[in-house]
Amino acid sequence: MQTDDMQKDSILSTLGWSEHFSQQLSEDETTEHVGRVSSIHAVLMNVWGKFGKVQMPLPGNWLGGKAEAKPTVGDWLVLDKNKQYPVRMLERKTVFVRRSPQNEKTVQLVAANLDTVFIVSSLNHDFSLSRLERYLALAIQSGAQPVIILTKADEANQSFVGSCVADAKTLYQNVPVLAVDGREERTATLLKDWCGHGHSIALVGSSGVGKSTLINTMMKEEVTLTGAIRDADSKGRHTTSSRTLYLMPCGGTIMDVPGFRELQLPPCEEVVKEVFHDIQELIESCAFVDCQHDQEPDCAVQQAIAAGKLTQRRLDNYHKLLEEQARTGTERTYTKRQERQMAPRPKTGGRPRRRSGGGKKGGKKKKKK
Ligand SMILES: Nc1nc2c(ncn2[C@@H]2O[C@H](COP(=O)(O)OP(=O)(O)OP(=O)(O)O)[C@@H](O)[C@H]2O)c(=O)[nH]1
Ligand SMILES: [Zn+2]
Repeated sequence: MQTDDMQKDSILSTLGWSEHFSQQLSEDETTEHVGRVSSIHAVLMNVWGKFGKVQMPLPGNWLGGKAEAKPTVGDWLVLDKNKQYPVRMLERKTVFVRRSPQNEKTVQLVAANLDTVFIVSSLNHDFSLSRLERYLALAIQSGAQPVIILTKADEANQSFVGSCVADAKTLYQNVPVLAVDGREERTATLLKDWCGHGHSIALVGSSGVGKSTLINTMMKEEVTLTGAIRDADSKGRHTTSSRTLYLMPCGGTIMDVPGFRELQLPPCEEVVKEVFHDIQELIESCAFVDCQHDQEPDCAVQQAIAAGKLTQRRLDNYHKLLEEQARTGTERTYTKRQERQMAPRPKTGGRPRRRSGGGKKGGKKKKKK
């Protein structure tokens, strides 16, 4: 193979091209005509492939219809022979979605084909365990691996940093949690495990938490604007206004996502239950099948709170997120992988339980068998 061809092939793998996509090509489609959407501005897309970057409009007949059917940043497209328009979109590996702020019944696609989602929060007033739980549900629903990055560790008191890291680690299985100064060069080294060749990362988090700063650090140059924040409330000013995919020097891609003002989950009840797997396990041991975990006798959830093993905050957020799910109807699936994740999990064993007798609170306890 000529050096030129090898370089062209390597750009595709750096962009994240893999077997998952190549097996979707038909015999007359070649990798000369595939590209990844690197940014979208209104109806204009930038598409990146062996040919470099080309700009093309989103075809009119792709504009209507469901949000899921339209390309978003990170999607792979097959282009026509002259690379002037997209012919079709390849099936996604993963996709990060949120509920559309304009219409509760629809979703908004944020980024596609991510391997890792960096959930960024700063170690100041922005730090909120409940918000992190919400982001974790979004990341897990996407099919990508979540990593929590706590920025501005340099400005915070060390014991606050330590307790925030410890608390964040308890939120979901073995979720990695790192406290960093996003402006420091060594932060790129700390994060290198998630930035290998062909890996795709997106950063999500409130405005002003330091997402663009982290991107510049990973890129080893200023590729995106960062904004000073208002000291009084630690809130950002929404410096980043569009989603853009960058090629990192270490050989993967990184995507900046504007800070969200509203962050509603898409339909994903099973994922919410997975994030709160500890509560789900406790529920299996409540005396009553329809326990509301409020004032019922023998409620394993309340017993765990009394014993300091679960916080009331986490239980309240669990109820809040499930109520949001109930309001917005049935679950939908966005990729094959997500479909598999949605498959009902086998129930853990447990003793047979009884109904509380219909009462919401303090249901009448029936005699144990
Ligand atoms: N001390 C300190 N300042 C930081 C750190 N990370 C970011 N900043 C500062 O925080 C401000 C906001 O950072 P940005 O990177 O623009 O935040 P953002 O999350 O990209 O904000 P949006 O683009 O609005 O979503 C800038 O002034 C950064 O210099 C950090 O780890 N330590
Ligand atoms: Zn209970």
